[in-house]
Formats: sequence, structure tokens, C-alpha cells
Amino acid sequence: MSGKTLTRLGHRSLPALTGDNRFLTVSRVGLVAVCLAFLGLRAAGVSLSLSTQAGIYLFGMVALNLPHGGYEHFANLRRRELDFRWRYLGCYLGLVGAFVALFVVAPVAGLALAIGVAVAKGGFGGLAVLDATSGTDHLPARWQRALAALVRGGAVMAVPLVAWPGVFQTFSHHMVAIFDPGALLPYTPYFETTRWVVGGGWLAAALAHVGVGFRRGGGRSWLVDAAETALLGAYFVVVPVVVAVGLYFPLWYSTRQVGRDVAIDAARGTGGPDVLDFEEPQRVALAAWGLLMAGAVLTFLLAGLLYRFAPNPLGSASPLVGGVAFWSVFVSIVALPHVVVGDWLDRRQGIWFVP
Ligand SMILES: CC1=C(/C=C/C(C)=C/C=C/C(C)=C/C=O)C(C)(C)CCC1
Repeated sequence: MSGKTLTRLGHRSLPALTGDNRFLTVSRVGLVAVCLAFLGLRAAGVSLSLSTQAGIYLFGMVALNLPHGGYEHFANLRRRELDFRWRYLGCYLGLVGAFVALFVVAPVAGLALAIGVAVAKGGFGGLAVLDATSGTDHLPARWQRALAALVRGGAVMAVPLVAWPGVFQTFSHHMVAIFDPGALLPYTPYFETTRWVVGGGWLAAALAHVGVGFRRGGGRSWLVDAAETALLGAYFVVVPVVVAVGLYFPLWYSTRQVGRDVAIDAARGTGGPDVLDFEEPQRVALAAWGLLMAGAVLTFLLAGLLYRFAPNPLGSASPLVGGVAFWSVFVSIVALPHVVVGDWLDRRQGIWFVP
């Protein structure tokens, strides 16, 4: 059985491959710094307008985070067989199309799936980082790993749903309105109940995850996991949701995935020719740049198509606020195959490869 199968199914916990690395430190310091900044602003009686928050989100998610999404695929596909690369791209575009279709026919289900994608990406991606760095000795059972992923990823949506209900609800309406204004209205009476069920469920899951992890070994890997879970919970309580999500992906998710990549070093399997197999460093740099540019062009082409054909691309909101709604829908659409094709279906490696 390959190491990847073990980490994916989680019948066995993984010991630490390496100690912590600087990327993890940056991610933790980054989140703490943003928390402190917002606590300071609150103490000074300053609150950021929704447009400013939206600007920060768009900067974080478009300028900082999108290039990392391209890099994850690039690192995964770099040495894979040619036909695998084509199948990957085909499945990817197929799932993008299916998710757009879901948004068109059932926008509320689309919103629910978008939220699920953010949770899955943060959760399973985060678990892979633990596998590759501090280890997962405290998570010996398969269900514990699933719970760990649910708690880590769930913090991104469940905690702000409780802490920032008004903004959460407003943006949910804007996101759905891109396809069908008013489609969320019939569900409005259930918002408060959903909010407390989801928030209470997350807290119970977090306590169970930390408690069982302690009983199943505790130790350093447990301590790191528990402290990070608490940090994530605090971050999403303290930082307004739009800023919190907009900075979580670049500061936490992507930075830590680079940390995982560094920890596993050059352990990725081969099988196909390396697309960067050149003698001169200038050619390697040019080829890497060209590939990332091609990824950026394809991504923005998809964004442009969605913008062009969505009935209400900005969800009837102002450009910045509508931009957040549009980008959240778009990035969820491209992130679904990122998780499913990029990891779940890729039995040999995947974007969150841990040897
Ligand atoms: C519902 C909701 C939001 C949803 C954001 C989503 C669904 C983001 C998805 C991000 C992904 C999948 C990133 C991948 O890299 C906002 C805008 C935070 C505002 C509050 C309400």
C-alpha cells in the first residue's frame, strides 16, 4: 500500500516527516497578527467599511491566492504521463461545467456546495499539511481524520456563520442572486436555526476532535493540532468574515501547502517527462513562467465566460461587494475539481501529496 493511500484512507496515523518549517510559522504569525490588528481596531472604535473589506478579500483571493492554485496543479502534473495530463484537464473542465450547471438550475444547492468546497479544501488540505510536518500520531482512526478535516475546514464557514451572521447572510444572497435573485428568500426563516445548529455542531465536533486526539495519544502532534484549531476558531470569531476568508486562503492555506511541499522535498513520483527538463536555468524559468501564464489565461478565460453568461454577475451589488460574491462563486467552481480531480481521484499523488 502506498503512503498516499495510507494518508488518504487514514487507517494508520503518520509520524512527523520533518519538524515544523518556516512556512508554518509564517502562517501562524500571520493569522495572529491579523487577529491582533482587528482587536486593536475594535478597541480604537474603528470598523472597516464593507467596500474596504471587499477590497482586502479581492486582493487576498485574486492577487495572492490564485497563483498558488496554478502552482499546485503544476507541481502535481510536472512529471506525469502525457495522457494523464490530458485526462486531468478533461475531467477538470467537465466538473467546472457540471458545477456551473448546478448553479444555473439550483443556485441554493450551488451555494451549499460552494461552502462545502471551501470546507473540504481547508480541511483535507490542512490534514495533509499535518501529515507532512508535525505528524498525525494522535489521529489513528479513519473517522478521526475525517473529523479533523471537518473541524479544520469547518472553521472557515461555521464559525463566521455564528460570529458574523448579517454579513454572511447578505453575501449568501448576493452569491445566489448571480443566477436567480431572491432564490434564497424562502430559506431566510430557517437562517437562525441553521446558524446555531451548524455553529453548535462545529463546537461539539471541535471538542470531540481535540478530546479524542488527547485520549488517543496526545503528544506533540496533538498539541500542534489542538493549538491550531483554537487559533483558527479565534481568527474567524475576531476578524470580519469577508477579510477573514480573503486572507485565510493566501496566509494560511497556500502558505502551509508550500510548507508541505518543502517538507516532502523532491519525493514526488515520476512516470512522465519533466516539463522543466532543460539544462539552462533561464529556460527552466521561462518554461515555468509560460506554464503558469497559460494556467492564468485559462482561469481568467473561465472567469470571463462566467461573467459574460451569468444573468447577474455582480449579484445586484456594488462592484466591490458584488466582486466578492462573483469571485467566491467562481473560485468555488474551479476549486471543486481542484479537490476532486486534483486529489480525491488522483490515487497516485494528487495536489496534497505526502509520501
Ligand atoms: C458564503 C459566504 C462567503 C463564501 C465564500 C466562499 C464559498 C469561498 C470559497 C473559497 C474557495 C473555495 C477558495 C479556494 O481556494 C463569503 C464571501 C466569505 C462571505 C460570507 C458568506
